[in-house]
Amino acid sequence: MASTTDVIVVGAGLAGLTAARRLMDAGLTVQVVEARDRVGGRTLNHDLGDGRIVDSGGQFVGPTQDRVLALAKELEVETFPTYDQGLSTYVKNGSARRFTGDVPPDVAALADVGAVMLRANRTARSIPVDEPWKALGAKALDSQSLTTWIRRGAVTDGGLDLLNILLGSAFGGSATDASALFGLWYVAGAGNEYTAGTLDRMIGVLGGAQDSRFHGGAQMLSLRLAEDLGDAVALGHPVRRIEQDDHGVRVVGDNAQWRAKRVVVAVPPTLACRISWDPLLPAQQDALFSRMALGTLCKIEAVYSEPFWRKEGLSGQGVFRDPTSPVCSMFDNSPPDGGPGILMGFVGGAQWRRWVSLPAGQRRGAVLRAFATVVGKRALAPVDWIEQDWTKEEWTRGGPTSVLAPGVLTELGMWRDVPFRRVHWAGAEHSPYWNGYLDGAVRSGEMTAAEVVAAEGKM
Ligand SMILES: Cc1cc2nc3c(=O)[nH]c(=O)nc-3n(C[C@H](O)[C@H](O)[C@H](O)COP(=O)(O)OP(=O)(O)OC[C@H]3O[C@@H](n4cnc5c(N)ncnc54)[C@H](O)[C@@H]3O)c2cc1C
Repeated sequence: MASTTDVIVVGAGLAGLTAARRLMDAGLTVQVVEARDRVGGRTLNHDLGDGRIVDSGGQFVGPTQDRVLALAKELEVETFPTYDQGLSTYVKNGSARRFTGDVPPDVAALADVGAVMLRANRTARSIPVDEPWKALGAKALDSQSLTTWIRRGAVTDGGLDLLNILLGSAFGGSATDASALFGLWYVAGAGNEYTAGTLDRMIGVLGGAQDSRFHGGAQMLSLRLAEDLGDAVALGHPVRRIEQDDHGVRVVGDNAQWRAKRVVVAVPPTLACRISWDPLLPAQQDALFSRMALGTLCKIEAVYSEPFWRKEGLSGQGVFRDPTSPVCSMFDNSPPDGGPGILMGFVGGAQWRRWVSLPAGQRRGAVLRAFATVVGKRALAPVDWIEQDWTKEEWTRGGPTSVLAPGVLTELGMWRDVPFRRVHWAGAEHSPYWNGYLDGAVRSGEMTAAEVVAAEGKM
């Protein structure tokens, strides 16, 4: 196959665009091919109509997420702190209780949560982030669900409920969906090369993964990357087929095709294995990718003329252990200048499954009633309403990331990043640190670009 380009990058999310930038930095020619008519993938700026935007996809960033922070600096995209002043609210069976910090004041469950955090942080330290299947006791940890592992610490229903609420937003699923090894490896990755990952950092706001947001929205990173890449980004071209031989690759869309020496596939693994491959993907890689389904997550934003809850000393943050609430957790997602006021709720995992089949009016009513429990009745009358269900996105199919069930990491995990001849893999699910996060996407884009540059003998 005669090639006109050195590398084709499939997918113009943060990982693909970062890879493309680094490949060009190294002097290679690049063509990015994207299915949607926009860049940014799982990041999405919703235009509020007055020059302001709100994030409908990935948005938070925090300490140890060095690669995405460095990229933001390079692209001159600044961050600002998540609104975290005043009291947060814990809603349990319809009644609201105010609290400060990250852990809700559920007296019966608190000791359990503390014990799980300690045990998780300690075990996570023994898991190699590059090769979790080589951890001491990996097989045993991977043969049980995270629920089973949590229960081993004599954790009560209350403790498990609280952890599942946190996982509803973090995984778009529950502890039953994940293997214990996967969950603990995820904790191990919530750090960097110098700082061990912890569950506290994963769930925390101030100093944690929810510490800050990006001015102009997280999609601004991809918009700036694409601006710099110019004509090298082709939008509206779903890649249907990838062929390769000893001389190069051919990437085929509906009415266009591209040839190159190599290809970086930077789409969620569950979509990578739906592409038609010639030759076929190695069976182990196909089996792994098809087991990397994303969680189920919907993000709701209710817009108000002002963030009225701030005057009442409320942070707008809430955690729900309440069977009537579809919302797992909520945040004040107002723009950095404070107006308009925006409350954002995550509907994920089991809550999503119960709520998604309701008619639109009932879905909205249930979320607004949950918001009202936290900030009062004014929450019932927003001026705007944005419901972004990521399971309905053909080129994502869920969110925020892939969650691996028991057995998958130890049987197939080692195939995740292995190049398939001239095909290299990138994406948030391919990162050792902050796997599934914006930082993981940037890290993987940079690591894969370096792998391709080395393979092309440019280093
Ligand atoms: C609701 C939600 C909230 C989140 N919150 C946070 C957060 O607060 N902080 C955080 O760090 N992370 C968060 N995340 C995760 C974060 O957004 C992702 O990890 C990151 O954006 C993934 O980037 P990526 O480039 O790896 O993949 P993607 O963004 O999924 O990009 C893949 C690209 O490939 C394209 N594509 C797919 N198939 C094809 C095909 N066949 N042909 C061509 N193109 C194709 C897609 O259209 C997409 O543009 C959240 C995610 C969601 C959904």
